[in-house]
Amino acid sequence: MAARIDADLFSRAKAADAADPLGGYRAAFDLPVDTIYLDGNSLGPLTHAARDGVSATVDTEWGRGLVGSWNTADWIGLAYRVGAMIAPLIGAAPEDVICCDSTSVNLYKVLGAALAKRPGRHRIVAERDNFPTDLYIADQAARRAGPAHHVQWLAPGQMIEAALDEDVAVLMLTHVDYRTGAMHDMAGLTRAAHAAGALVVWDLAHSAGAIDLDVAGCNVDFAIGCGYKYLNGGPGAPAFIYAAPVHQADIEQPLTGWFAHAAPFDFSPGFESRAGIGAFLTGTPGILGMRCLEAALSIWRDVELSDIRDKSLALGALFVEAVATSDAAPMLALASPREPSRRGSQVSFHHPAAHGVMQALIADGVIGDMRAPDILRFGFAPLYTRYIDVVRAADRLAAIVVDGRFESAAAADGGAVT
Ligand SMILES: Cc1ncc(COP(=O)(O)O)c(C=O)c1O
Ligand SMILES: Nc1c(O)cccc1C(=O)C[C@H](N)C(=O)O
Repeated sequence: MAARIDADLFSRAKAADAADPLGGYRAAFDLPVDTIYLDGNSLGPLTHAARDGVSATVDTEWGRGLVGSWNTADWIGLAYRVGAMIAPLIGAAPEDVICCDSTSVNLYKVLGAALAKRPGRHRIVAERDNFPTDLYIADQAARRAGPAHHVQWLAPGQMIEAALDEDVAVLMLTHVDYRTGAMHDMAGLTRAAHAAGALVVWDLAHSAGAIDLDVAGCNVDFAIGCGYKYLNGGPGAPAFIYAAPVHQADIEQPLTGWFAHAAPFDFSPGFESRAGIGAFLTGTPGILGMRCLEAALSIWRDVELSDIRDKSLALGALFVEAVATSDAAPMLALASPREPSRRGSQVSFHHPAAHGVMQALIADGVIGDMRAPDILRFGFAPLYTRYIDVVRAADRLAAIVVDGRFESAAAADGGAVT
């Protein structure tokens, strides 16, 4: 296979790795050797801390402590504790974030709470191109809020601000687009929603752990996000909810289970909500998942979010440059914004045989993913992705595309879903 990437890019990558302030964090991960993992935006990899944390929970807390571990290991307080660990990663105070349930379920809860705070307004404004779970959940939230409630779906490129008027209750947006990595202006759009009297709900699935977020500084009303992507909490890890302090006094959310009760162990037939962010809880948390995420989050203790963003921007820019200066450039159209500051932590390219190309790339040791119909998606998680990984990935991608090795790979693939 001919070299398709300029040798200078390899030298620059090695120098950048040697100077990387986050370089030491890679050792916290148990990554398979000979694999370049660029799919942490779908599922973050295993950390040594998570493996150890889960095994201690299983052996000691569950195995020996049995039911007493709800108290002795404070399982009962995990939702708050893990929420407090996520808080600094999104620019929130510890008491304003709770960890629970899935992103989809949490979205339903915060949309319900937000709609309840804007009586007399009937519209959720949202983007048609968003990740499908957000579309389905918003539709349900609107349908169940009342006969006049509905979602206004914006087409790609349609001006969001122009849709905001006195009937809008909630502007619901995903901060970083799952296909293209395009990032919204959180501060500006939150301001625009507030100027129209609406509340804003942000989905941070592709942002938390990858961007230097500041939900409090942006005056965000509600946010939700994923534990299993850049936070590396493991498959199906619990998700999180942020609510601004101003909204926590009287939360009316639609899935009030007993964990949201002010005194759950009174087993009272009448519901009385917990005060504060705990009002968003529903039922018994999955403790193994909570512990796994908690342990994975422990590695973030001393991480500077500005280092995360700086490296994320640099990794993305290097990948774009490597592909753009390769022989494959005419065959790979950038699907992400060209301006790095308008991207999250992923870079995507269009290719008409994206599925086959990605299968060939995976066979070559580079794991990214594809999104229909034609998007090749590469996520850059600054804690473990090296600059050299990015250049090697671009090199192998270019070789596959130029050599046309993807057709046979497409034919051989059985149709993976991820
Ligand atoms: C924007 C967005 N929201 C939500 C989700 C996932 O929600 P859940 O974890 O509930 O499946 C994803 C990805 O799976 C996503 O990309
Ligand atoms: N959440 C996923 C899952 O349960 C299985 C496979 C993939 C996923 C994903 O992460 C999808 C994802 N949110 C995306 O950005 O495409």
